[in-house]
Order: sequence, then C-alpha cells, then structure tokens
Amino acid sequence: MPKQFPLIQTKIVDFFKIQRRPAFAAAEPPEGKKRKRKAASALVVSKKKSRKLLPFTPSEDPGRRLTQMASLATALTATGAVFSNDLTYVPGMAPRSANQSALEAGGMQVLPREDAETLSLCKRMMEQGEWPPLLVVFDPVEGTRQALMMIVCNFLDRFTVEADRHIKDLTIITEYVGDVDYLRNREHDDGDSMMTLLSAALPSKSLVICPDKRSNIARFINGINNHTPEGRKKQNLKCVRFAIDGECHCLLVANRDISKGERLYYDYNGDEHEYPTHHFV
Ligand SMILES: C[S@@+](CC[C@H](N)C(=O)[O-])C[C@H]1O[C@@H](n2cnc3c(N)ncnc32)[C@H](O)[C@@H]1O
Repeated sequence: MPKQFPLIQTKIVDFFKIQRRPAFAAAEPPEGKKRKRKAASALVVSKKKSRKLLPFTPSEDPGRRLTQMASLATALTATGAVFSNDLTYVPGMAPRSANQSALEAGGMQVLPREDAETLSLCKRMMEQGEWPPLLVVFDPVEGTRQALMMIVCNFLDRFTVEADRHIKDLTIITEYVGDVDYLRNREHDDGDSMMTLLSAALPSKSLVICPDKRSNIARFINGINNHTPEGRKKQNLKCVRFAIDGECHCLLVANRDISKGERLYYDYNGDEHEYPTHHFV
C-alpha cells in the first residue's frame, strides 16, 4: 500500500504549484478528516472527425477535487516522479527544436485551432485547481493478478485511473507528458510507460515521451488487452497524436461516454504494435 499523500490543501497546492484562487481556498476539508513503447495514432479515421473536443468538467465539490489531486500526488510520490503537465526538454536528451511534426512519416494531423484552445483551457483550469474528475486508485487485487500474470513483475504497477464523475464522449482527459528523448537513446530502456511522440521518416529523428521522472496522470492509465474481445470492449479512451504550432503532442480523449466509477483504458498499440498486452486483465 503506498503512503497516502496528506489531504491538506496547502500541501496539495504546493505539490501541483496551483495558483490559489478564493473558490479553491474554500475547499479545505475539516481538520482531522483530513522495452515496451506505446503508440498513439497519428491519423484519425473516424466518423467523429469533424466534431469538437470538449474540455473536462471538474467535480463541483472542492473537497472532492482535493481528494482527486491527493490520489495523483500519492501515485507520483510512490513512483518517485514529480508533477509536470507539459512535455519537458532536459539537457542531454532531445532539444525542443527536435520536436517537429513536419518530420512525421506520412504527416501528422493538425489539431484544429478551436480544439487547441480547448486544450489550453484544460491546462489553465488545472493551474487553478479545477481538476479533471479522475481518481488514481491503488488496486492490490488487480495488482496481485497483474503480478502473477507477468513474468517480470514491477511492485509499483498497481495504480489505475477511474472516472470520478460522468465524462462525455470526446472530452479531453489529459495530454501524455514527460521528458522528450530520441528513441535511439531509449532502445534498451525497460520502462513500461514510454510513448511514441514522433515517428520520423528518418529513424534517428524519432522521439519518445518518457514519464518516469516528470509526469501527470496519463502514465497511470491502464491499457486494454489487444488479444481478447473483452479487452476491446473496455476501451473508453483514444490516444492520438496531433501537431500544435508545428510540434507533436499526444492526447488522451474519451471515445465514448464514461460512467462514474469506470476505469479508464486505451490501446497501448496504435500505429505500431510493440507493446505486449497478452497478460493484461
Ligand atoms: C503505463 S503503466 C500503467 C500504470 C500502471 N498500472 C502503474 O501502476 O504504474 C503500464 C503498466 O501497467 C500494467 N498494466 C497496464 N494495463 C494493464 C492491464 N489491463 N492489466 C494488467 N496490467 C496492466 C502493466 O504492467 C504495464 O506494463
């Protein structure tokens, strides 16, 4: 069981560097109660393609939002990562100038201006503590099943994410973030959360997102088992890459209505099929 992050507003505000607002300040609960690589699709072929993305709708109860934030802080702390809600460029890895959507083999779809504004709105809301209605849950039962089914078991692979209120189809859940690095530097990386960012025509220019040191909720979302019909039925998110201002980004978006309490799942294998999911429950 991971050590629970304290449900104390000041600590949570500091952890996520929230710009405090009066409405959020009122949220204080009473004292005392207190070598795998994922791939998104670069091109969406869907009947929904002309429809607009929606911003997430935070839970109305500020105390509930605090609980949701504490659940993410618990998971990040347990995995030794710090919170970041944007792609990060660290010296020694790929520079920001390497992230050019024009290099994508076959081209990358551009996020329409209105949808890019919706994504910015989601990020601004988070900076003010208007959090997506998501809970990171620690599941010892699923964790044990995971552990038994995996040949190599990672003790920490026990977090999953669930909806904490109804979420509508096409809602932006989160951007997939972390340190951006060249794929060639990570060929032998045994992290299980690496995501393709740029699949370049010239392989030496391909980029991956590595969320092990800096990340947000995206890296705790589980994947479907690609080999069973039950697995496919669980999928409620789509992972898609888009160009925004000439740079690649990877978004997780609801691909159907999601009920409160439902766990979130997406397909770890988009354009590529490099992530083994035979053992996924
Ligand atoms: C990106 S992490 C997802 C979050 C992870 N459960 C954790 O606790 O950090 C990917 C890893 O989670 C586990 N995982 C993801 N989806 C799963 C599923 N449907 N069933 C079992 N394990 C899963 C696998 O160990 C996988 O390598």
